[in-house]
Amino acid sequence: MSSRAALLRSRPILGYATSTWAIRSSWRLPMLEMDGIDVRYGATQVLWDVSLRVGAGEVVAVMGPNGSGKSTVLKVAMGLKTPSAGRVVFEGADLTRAPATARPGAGMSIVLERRRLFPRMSLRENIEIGGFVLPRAEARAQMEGVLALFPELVPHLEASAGRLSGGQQQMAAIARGLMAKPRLLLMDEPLLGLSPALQTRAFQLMADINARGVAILFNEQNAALSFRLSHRGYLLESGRVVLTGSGTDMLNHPEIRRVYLGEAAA
Ligand SMILES: Nc1ncnc2c1ncn2[C@@H]1O[C@H](COP(=O)(O)OP(=O)(O)OP(=O)(O)O)[C@@H](O)[C@H]1O
Repeated sequence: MSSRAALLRSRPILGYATSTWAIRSSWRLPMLEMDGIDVRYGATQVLWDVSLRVGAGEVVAVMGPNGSGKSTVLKVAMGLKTPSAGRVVFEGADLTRAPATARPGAGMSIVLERRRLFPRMSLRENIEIGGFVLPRAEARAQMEGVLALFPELVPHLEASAGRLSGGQQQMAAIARGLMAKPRLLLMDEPLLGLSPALQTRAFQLMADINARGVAILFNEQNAALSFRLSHRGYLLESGRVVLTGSGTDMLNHPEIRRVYLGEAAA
């Protein structure tokens, strides 16, 4: 039996039970709902009937192997890709066809893969841009609050963003995303290319951000990283959700352990 067939047979894991990390309650009201999402690039369909939920204050991981469609799911949530079928609803508003630029005003911020800072602008200016939806005084106060989360960036605020290390750029991209006071942070591969030490720092940051009440939807290829960090997770294979459950349930699922964590079958 293929791994996918085995997973399908064993689903659902069920549950919104607690995971190992930063849990405050066991069930949250739906905040972001993606229902029945199909996506095509030209003639090629890459997502089939993907449904996913993020509750208020939850951290939710989309995990899967290369090419399984993780980034495409995030792009649909971000408004960077319009699905050919299905709906994206955020706090009751249908955003399926709303562009990415409408997300910050609605309460969602986007942190893109590979940072995407403006290299010639200073780090401070790059972060400030994220607060464009706020009145000036509020943006100033928010900048102070955001920088308190990123003490390692403070000495470099006047440096050109292009001169920062990859890890600093990633932190800056997250800081910029927080400037709009999001209730939901959408993060495309936030751990990609970070050293183990920086991954640990990014984990801690995501926990700190979530502890301030911000929900997070992110994607990641590594099962251990994905599910240790999340209240709930989704496993994608070949453009379909094949498994979902709490972070703990996902980590403990025998197929995840065998296929994605490399453990020998008992
Ligand atoms: N712009 C595009 N045009 C055509 N096909 C695309 C495009 N972007 C992604 N694809 C295809 O869609 C499928 C899903 O890609 P996606 O990047 O969403 O997967 P992923 O799970 O995030 O992969 P990775 O971990 O390698 O980033 C892949 O087959 C990919 O080749």
